[in-house]
Amino acid sequence: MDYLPSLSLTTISIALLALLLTPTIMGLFSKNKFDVNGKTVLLTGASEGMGKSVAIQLAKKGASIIIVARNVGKLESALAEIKAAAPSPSQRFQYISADVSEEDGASRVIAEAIAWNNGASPSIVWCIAGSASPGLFISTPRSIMRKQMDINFWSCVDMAQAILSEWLSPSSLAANTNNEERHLVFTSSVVAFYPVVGYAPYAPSKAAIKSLSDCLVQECLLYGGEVKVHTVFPGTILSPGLENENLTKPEITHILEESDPVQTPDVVARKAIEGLERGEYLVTVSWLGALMRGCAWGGSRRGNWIVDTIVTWVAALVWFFVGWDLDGKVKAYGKRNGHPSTYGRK
Ligand SMILES: NC(=O)C1=CN([C@@H]2O[C@H](COP(=O)(O)OP(=O)(O)OC[C@H]3O[C@@H](n4cnc5c(N)ncnc54)[C@H](OP(=O)(O)O)[C@@H]3O)[C@@H](O)[C@H]2O)C=CC1
Ligand SMILES: CCCCCCCCCCCCCCCC(=O)[C@@H](N)CO
Repeated sequence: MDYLPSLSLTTISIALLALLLTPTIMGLFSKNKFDVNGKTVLLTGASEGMGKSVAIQLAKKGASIIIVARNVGKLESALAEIKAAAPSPSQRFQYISADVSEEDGASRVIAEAIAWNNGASPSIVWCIAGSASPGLFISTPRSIMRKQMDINFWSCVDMAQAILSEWLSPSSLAANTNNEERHLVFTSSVVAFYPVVGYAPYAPSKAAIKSLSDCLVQECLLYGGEVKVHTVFPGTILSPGLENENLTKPEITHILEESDPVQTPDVVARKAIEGLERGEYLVTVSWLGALMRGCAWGGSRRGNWIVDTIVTWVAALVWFFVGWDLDGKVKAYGKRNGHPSTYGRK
């Protein structure tokens, strides 16, 4: 009778392992749900950092690419790199210089993109342009709070309206006789799942993207479901943007971020594309990102319901300790350094 408990433990372990491996096993047999070969893809924020890596990797997979950013010099050199990665001479490439934080930026970009693409809308739009201005809340000018919403949130709202009103118009739906899927992808951040001190100007703008994304996923069902909406949640990306935000980041934010695995733009792009190819809706690119997503699924559409639900239980337990540990670090920092007004940005 001795062997019974150990037998059932083995059985349970094997069953659990099989359950956890299901997505991997199914992934081997399922078809690519984000096929870009021969498609036209528009990417904002693609002259450097994660956006440029996404552009190069999608060009390698056979996509025609339009990149959007402000600085023309950077756009030109990025476009040369992207072109060089393309396997087929029939792929086409273009850049559009625009500030997507301005109210009319996105609609002008979409109009120019359609004109360049011989009257057809791009079939994939991925909003990657964004930036962070970290700082402690009460010393952050309100103008910065507003600018963070402009570049991170309103840029996504405007682009979503510009492209969805093309894709979802009665004439465009009627013309799409072979039910070609269109994809709108937003880029948020793991701080949308778990915001930390120093990101008060930034995290809300990224959390608002998740909320917009959830509404749009459901709203697109009204039109038959040919349009898919997704959001990607990177952690720390070793990019020009990170170098820039680190100039003003409070020291306590650096301390809390220490455990977040730093990833190169290429790795973030590859993992994000792999998630989209598997058909995921809320895409994370690291184990910590997946755990943080587990804290925050709420009512959002899940991928593998069983696995994602088990991860939410694990995350709830793990976060009991993480939250306690990080709050402790913040309290200790406050005690050690006194009132923030005495040390400024540090
Ligand atoms: N770096 C990080 O640690 C993390 C970043 N993210 C998010 O991932 C995305 C990519 O980040 P990252 O790789 O660091 O980006 P970078 O800051 O390195 O690059 C940003 C790109 O966006 C363009 N851009 C910036 N502002 C505008 C604007 N107003 N209009 C049009 N284009 C603009 C830039 O070109 P130009 O300046 O010429 O316009 C550049 O091509 C962003 O949305 C960011 O918020 C999420 C999690 C972590
Ligand atoms: C079991 C292990 C526990 C570890 C807990 C660590 C939690 C820290 C979370 C903070 C991560 C913030 C990344 C922000 C990225 C970003 O969006 C900015 N760089 C803006 O560009």
